[in-house]
Amino acid sequence: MSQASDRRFPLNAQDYRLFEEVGEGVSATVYRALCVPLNETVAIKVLDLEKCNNDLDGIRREVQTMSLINHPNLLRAHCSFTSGHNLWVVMPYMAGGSCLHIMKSAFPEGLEEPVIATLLREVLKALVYLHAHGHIHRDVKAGNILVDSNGAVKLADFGVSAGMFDTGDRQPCGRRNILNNICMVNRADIWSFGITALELAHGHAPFSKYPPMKEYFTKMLLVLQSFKELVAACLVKDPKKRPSSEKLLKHHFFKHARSVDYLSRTILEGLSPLGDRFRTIKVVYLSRAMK
Ligand SMILES: Nc1ncnc2c1ncn2[C@@H]1O[C@H](COP(=O)(O)OP(=O)(O)OP(=O)(O)O)[C@@H](O)[C@H]1O
Repeated sequence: MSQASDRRFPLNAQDYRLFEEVGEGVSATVYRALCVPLNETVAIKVLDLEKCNNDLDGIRREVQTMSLINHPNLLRAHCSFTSGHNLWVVMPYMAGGSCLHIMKSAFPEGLEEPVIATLLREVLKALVYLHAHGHIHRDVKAGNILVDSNGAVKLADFGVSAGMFDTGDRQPCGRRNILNNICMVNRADIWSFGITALELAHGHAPFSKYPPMKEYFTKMLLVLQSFKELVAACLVKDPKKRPSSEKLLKHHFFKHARSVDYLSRTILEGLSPLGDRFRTIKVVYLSRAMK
């Protein structure tokens, strides 16, 4: 179907050995795997096309765009192909897993500010790139922020099953309208970015769509003023009044950010392998669901 990197990843399921499950989404299961001819560990997202609401062409287009995207903070697919009624998306393996999994396993009360600042700065770099290229992510959340074993951070899941680059109604009239429209749509990512900041600080997302900011922050006694300001700027109701991703990247909260190897020393140290963590989280989730 498509091939994205210099090394030639095979487009054949037989060339990959699937190991344990490391993640699960609405329509996909993610496995750690080995690309046998290249002897390289990868992650493979297996989408059941029969369960997907989107049409096959739409998914193909989106996966293709995912392979064309090129930024160190965006998870780029090595290649993708169909196998039976499944679509296989072969990606770099992010051994730390998602920030949501990391928090569930080791930081249920949320992460420290320098960690949050470092993670969010990396995510913002990805958003600046996407927005500058006329794309939106639409699903910024802790579950889609992945960390590799060195602490490198990549924003994942361009809504392969959710219509990634559909920017909504395209207005036929006037450049101004189009620019306005793009700006409004991009600012939806800024709102989600603000919610994600709260999610990282608390260990879970706010329960309502409109977070009760005051109550939320009074619980976080030691929270930095600059963090409050960053979140407040993102969660302005009027999308036009929210800052762009580029402007947000210059926010003084990011003075607290460190280099990414700080992440591997702080949040990844002592964690068990991703597959084990995923299994534990799944067991806890299933036993809660059965109560
Ligand atoms: N490259 C990867 N390396 C390691 N883990 C991954 C990788 N890609 C995804 N995962 C894990 O799998 C989980 C599910 O993946 P993903 O979000 O892409 O599926 P999805 O079906 O699109 O999910 P949803 O629609 O619910 O957001 C992620 O939250 C993450 O924990």
